[in-house]
Amino acid sequence: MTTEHLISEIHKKQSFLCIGLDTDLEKIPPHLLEEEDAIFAFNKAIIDATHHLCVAYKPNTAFYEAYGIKGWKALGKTIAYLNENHPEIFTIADAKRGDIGNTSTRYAKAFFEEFGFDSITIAPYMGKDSVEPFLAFENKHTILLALTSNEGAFDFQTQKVDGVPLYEKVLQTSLTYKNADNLMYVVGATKASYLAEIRKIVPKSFLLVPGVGAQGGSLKEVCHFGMNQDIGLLVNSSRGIIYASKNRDFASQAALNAEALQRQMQEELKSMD
Ligand SMILES: O=C(O)c1cc(=O)[nH]c(=O)n1[C@@H]1O[C@H](COP(=O)(O)O)[C@@H](O)[C@H]1O
Repeated sequence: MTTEHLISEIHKKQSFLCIGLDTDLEKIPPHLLEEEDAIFAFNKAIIDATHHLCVAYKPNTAFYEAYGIKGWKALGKTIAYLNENHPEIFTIADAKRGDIGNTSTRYAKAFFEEFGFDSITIAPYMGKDSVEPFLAFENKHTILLALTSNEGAFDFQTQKVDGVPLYEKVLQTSLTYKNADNLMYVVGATKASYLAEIRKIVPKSFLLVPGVGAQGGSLKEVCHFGMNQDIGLLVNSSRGIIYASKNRDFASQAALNAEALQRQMQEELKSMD
């Protein structure tokens, strides 16, 4: 999917919501466990109830890998269902990969070609030759971890190298990579105050912002510091939406939580006009 298409969907839906499909069999409604593929049954119900409220879905692959082949199959069915029924929705494989060049190429083929995702999250630690293989794919997006939402972000990411915080180095250096136009960045909602500085380095890039909802980040602050002329934000919530209820009404309750965020986003978009 092109960035222009994503921007037009944001305006059309008045939403820059990304719903995280972090599906955990211990948290889904118990009646679904009778289904042959409970993970897919849950995802399908959530997608059917929420697709009009969001512009992106982000399955975190850990939640699928945790169930081995059964989990990979459910992930495959989920992305196929999205691509077939909602091709206008941006899909993110939250896999946090990155390795030496030829290995990265295999990861890129797996998630972009075999599964058909629009984007993948990548850890930048191994540098240029570990990231560029992902950037080589046309109309596919590589979402580099810049400043993450967790406490551990302060271990390395905010530490200074030559007087510059490492996450700023990641942003600056990545702009020199081949096909850097295909880059987006992860910035945690819990680090919203850093967004003003981040925007000085990457004014035009899309930012994937997880950490509202269960991790306590503020949507208002994220918008205040992080929005650009193209909106430039995909704000993710996973547990805060998909686990709204453990009862048979789980999908409609998830939609209510998604709608509450979408309404706040609509207000933010209005205030930009
Ligand atoms: O790359 C991510 O999506 C990510 C980066 C980050 O800094 N923090 C973060 O929480 N995430 C992911 O975003 C999702 C957040 O889930 P909730 O806290 O349940 O909304 C999980 O899938 C995390 O793995």
